[in-house]
Amino acid sequence: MKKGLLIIISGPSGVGKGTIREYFMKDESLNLTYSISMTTRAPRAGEVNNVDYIFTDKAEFERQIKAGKLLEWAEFVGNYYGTPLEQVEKLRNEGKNVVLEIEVQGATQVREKCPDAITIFIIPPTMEELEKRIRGRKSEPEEVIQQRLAKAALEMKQISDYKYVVCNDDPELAADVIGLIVKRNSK
Ligand SMILES: Nc1nc2c(ncn2[C@@H]2O[C@H](COP(=O)(O)OP(=O)(O)O)[C@@H](O)[C@H]2O)c(=O)[nH]1
Ligand SMILES: Nc1ncnc2c1ncn2[C@@H]1O[C@H](COP(=O)(O)OP(=O)(O)O)[C@@H](O)[C@H]1O
Repeated sequence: MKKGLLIIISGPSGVGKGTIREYFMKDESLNLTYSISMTTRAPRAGEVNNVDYIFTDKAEFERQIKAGKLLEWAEFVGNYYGTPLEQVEKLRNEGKNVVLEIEVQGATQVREKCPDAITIFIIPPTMEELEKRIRGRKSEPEEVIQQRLAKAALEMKQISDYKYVVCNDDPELAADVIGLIVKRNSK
């Protein structure tokens, strides 16, 4: 069986990665599965353990790093985030195309380990619109919003490291473009 693709989606906090993902994951013809990350961040209202993230504490996360169980990991605005390696390999070996939604430092690590990974960066129509979206989500206090906006400006500078750049103006259109990228790379 052909090994599944590894698809990396990055982009600043609040750009709409989660929103777009809901659309493209529905397209069964793309044969996608989402890799559930591990994080030390507290769950937001409505987030479910083992669905949105594997929520854990700092000590356990550090044990996972030491044991070599993460494909990549990074610290983002005071919390750890990482991709469990075993699950990604298992799914790819079953022929599934695996989607990682990770920030730019993690993407760099994966690119080094898996040079054939398909890398997609999502950008907002404008930075003002990005700020509106982060604020509109109402999931973080002002201090964290400020840190995420500062981080977003830095992350936007990594855009040229990615093979594809998709603007999220209309989320359904952005999801369709990602679907097309997956299809073209599946051949
Ligand atoms: N390196 C890495 N980044 C991750 C992982 N999971 C999520 N992220 C990224 O961490 C950042 C913060 O995620 P989160 O707190 O959920 O905020 P959101 O992206 O604004 O919804 C985002 O850029 C995510 O894409 C992971 O497993 N590894
Ligand atoms: N194309 C879009 N136009 C307007 N608002 C959007 C669009 N895409 C997403 N949003 C909104 O922006 C906010 C952040 O989206 P989210 O998917 O949580 O981003 P991310 O996962 O990148 O942090 C949410 O309130 C979402 O409804």
